[in-house]
Amino acid sequence: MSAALEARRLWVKRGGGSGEQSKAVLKNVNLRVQRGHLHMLLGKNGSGKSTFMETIAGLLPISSGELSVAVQPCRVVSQNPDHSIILPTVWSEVAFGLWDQDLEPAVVEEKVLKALRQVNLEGMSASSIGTLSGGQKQRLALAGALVESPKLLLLDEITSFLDVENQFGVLRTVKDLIQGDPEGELSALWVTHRSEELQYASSASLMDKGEIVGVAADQSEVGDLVRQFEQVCRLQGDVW
Ligand SMILES: Nc1ncnc2c1ncn2[C@@H]1O[C@H](COP(=O)(O)OP(=O)(O)OP(=O)(O)O)[C@@H](O)[C@H]1O
Repeated sequence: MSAALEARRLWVKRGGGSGEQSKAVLKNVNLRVQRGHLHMLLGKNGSGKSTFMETIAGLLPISSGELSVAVQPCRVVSQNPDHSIILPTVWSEVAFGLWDQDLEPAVVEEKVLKALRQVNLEGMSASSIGTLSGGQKQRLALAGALVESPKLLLLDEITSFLDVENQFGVLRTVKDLIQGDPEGELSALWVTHRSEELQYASSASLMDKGEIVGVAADQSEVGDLVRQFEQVCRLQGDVW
């Protein structure tokens, strides 16, 4: 199966402002998201996950290596929906993603309703943003990406501000979307520091200090990867 996204021997540096030396944050990263997979990138805080996402989004230059995104469109959802939601109602926020596509109003309506249905917000289209819970706002941010019919979702710690019920609700929603995609082409890169989320992964990678130190090719290998992550945390004194 071909890759939706692939990094090969990727090096990325950060810093270097006001006379300081820039340092390599991503070191020889090899990572592959197969089409139709929910690939999870697991790593501690500071391991380089966000740097990898920012590089994919084109916000950071590549020092060496290759990065290819083979499917389009590709949409990002970030950890804090308050930073991405800009319009006053649920409907206008989702419809905003289509403003430049010159679509008939009936088509816009159909697409917005579909995106809201996909995240279980179809009954809230007229609601104002201020009335939504944190979980509903994160679902809305996801709908804002889905309305553009993406082939690749980049999901950067999107459960960080959610309680357990909403955390697993969003996980199930993303998993169902990928498994239910009729062409089997929707893929996602899900970045997390919460190892319990990996039970939903089709495949996964473990990042430590900017390097990929472990890979689970399928769900049967995820348990070993999580144990490796726990070992990394223990060795680095991060277990309270
Ligand atoms: N703007 C920056 N300039 C210099 N170094 C940076 C910058 N942003 C991050 N770093 C460094 O890069 C490394 C990786 O950080 P990054 O934010 O990518 O990790 P992360 O795994 O996403 O962590 P978190 O889960 O806390 O967001 C860290 O050592 C961090 O200090």
